[in-house]
Amino acid sequence: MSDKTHNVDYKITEKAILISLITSDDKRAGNDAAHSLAELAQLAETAGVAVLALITQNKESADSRWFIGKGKVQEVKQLALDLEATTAIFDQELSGAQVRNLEEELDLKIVDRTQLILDIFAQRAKTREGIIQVELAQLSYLLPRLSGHGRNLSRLGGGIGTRGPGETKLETDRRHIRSRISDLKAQLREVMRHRRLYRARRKKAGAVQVALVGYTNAGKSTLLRELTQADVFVEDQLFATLDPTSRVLELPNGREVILTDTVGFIQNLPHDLVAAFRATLEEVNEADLVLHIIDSSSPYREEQIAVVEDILGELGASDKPIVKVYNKKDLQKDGEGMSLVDLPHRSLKSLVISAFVQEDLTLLRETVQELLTGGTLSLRLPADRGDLIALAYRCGEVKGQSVEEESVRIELEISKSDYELHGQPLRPFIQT
Ligand SMILES: Nc1nc2c(ncn2[C@@H]2O[C@H](COP(=O)(O)OP(=O)(O)OP(=O)(O)O)[C@@H](O)[C@H]2O)c(=O)[nH]1
Ligand SMILES: [Mg+2]
Repeated sequence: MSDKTHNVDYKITEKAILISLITSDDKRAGNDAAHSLAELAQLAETAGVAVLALITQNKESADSRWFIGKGKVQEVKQLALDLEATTAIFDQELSGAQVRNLEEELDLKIVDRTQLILDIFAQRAKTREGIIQVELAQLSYLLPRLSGHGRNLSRLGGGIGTRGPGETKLETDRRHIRSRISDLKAQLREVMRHRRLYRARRKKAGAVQVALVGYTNAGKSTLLRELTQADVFVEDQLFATLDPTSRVLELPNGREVILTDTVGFIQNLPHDLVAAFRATLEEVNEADLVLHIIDSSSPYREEQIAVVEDILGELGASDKPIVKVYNKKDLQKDGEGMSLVDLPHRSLKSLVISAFVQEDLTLLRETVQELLTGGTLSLRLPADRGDLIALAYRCGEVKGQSVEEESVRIELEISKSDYELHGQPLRPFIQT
């Protein structure tokens, strides 16, 4: 799982114990703590940390001083000594005071899930926009916790949780950080303005945009590469992609659309982070069509779908035309209760594929084409329904119109077949 090309300067120097607290609230909400913790282990490995042990504690609620129970703290302390751990990584967000207390007591570096994700993002960010967004998210995360990290940052010079804003920057006072934040925000606005202008030009030139979204490791970049021969980074690890990458995709009818790969989603993605990456995810909001890529072989498939749908909702993109693409069908194992037989093999709304099967890629191209190019429709609308006729005029290019007895026949060329207009589906109005 190591990433030879991108982490060349990164040696495994940190050895961590991973800790998750399961509260009654979590249980009531049906949160799958085991899955989340397994994912935390994957995140840690992605960040170059050796995972020594996974620990969970069931507790009514979080301890305000220690987060976990005092007894558990002692247990972790002993285990850390036995295993020679350097770091404790918590699956939930900690307060500044909890970090400080745990650090004192355990003599370990304390990192939480958010920090770990931020750290991976910092490792991966390549574009100016990505770098600004990560630093912004890191500073917003650190600001309320500054006091808790004093020792941590002055004592330990690198590794997870300390990348990005350097020591000196963090040791300056809050006012300094606040001014840095507003500085970064201004820079980001400028970069976003440029991006918007660029996208607007693309749009004006008639470019149709398709966005690949999905849970991290679902195969988005693989699909971009297989569909467009793009030279993109694909890795069996979380958050391989951070910055949006766009390539031209040719459809079977020769038409070209722009296909954009985006940052992967993950459960418990901190809200601040979603906000910080809004700039990157604007691509999704501007897309004419969203391909939701799903790792159909994951035992957590349904949970992952729900996470992605939630975030799409937060981004205000859930009413876009979305195709669910169940990828990695070649990894489907029989008898695991996650079979895809209940799914239609192919419909305009879902598709079962493998990124490595040529026919499946053709199927995907055809589906995109069908959804984006509706062709010509012949509509017959009641003559007294001026509202519907006006609606039809807004749905496409009118090629011809003739008045019949009590109806009007309109030849309409529509570019997008499955669209809704003002929340009303187009199809029911259409009688051919
Ligand atoms: N067996 C199999 N593996 C696949 C398929 N599609 C992608 N993969 C593998 O899944 C892993 C993740 O693929 P990526 O394309 O990097 O995933 P991603 O969605 O871009 O992930 P992030 O950038 O981390 O969000 C890689 O090891 C791919 O080779 C597939 O259809 N079948
Ligand atoms: Mg990717």
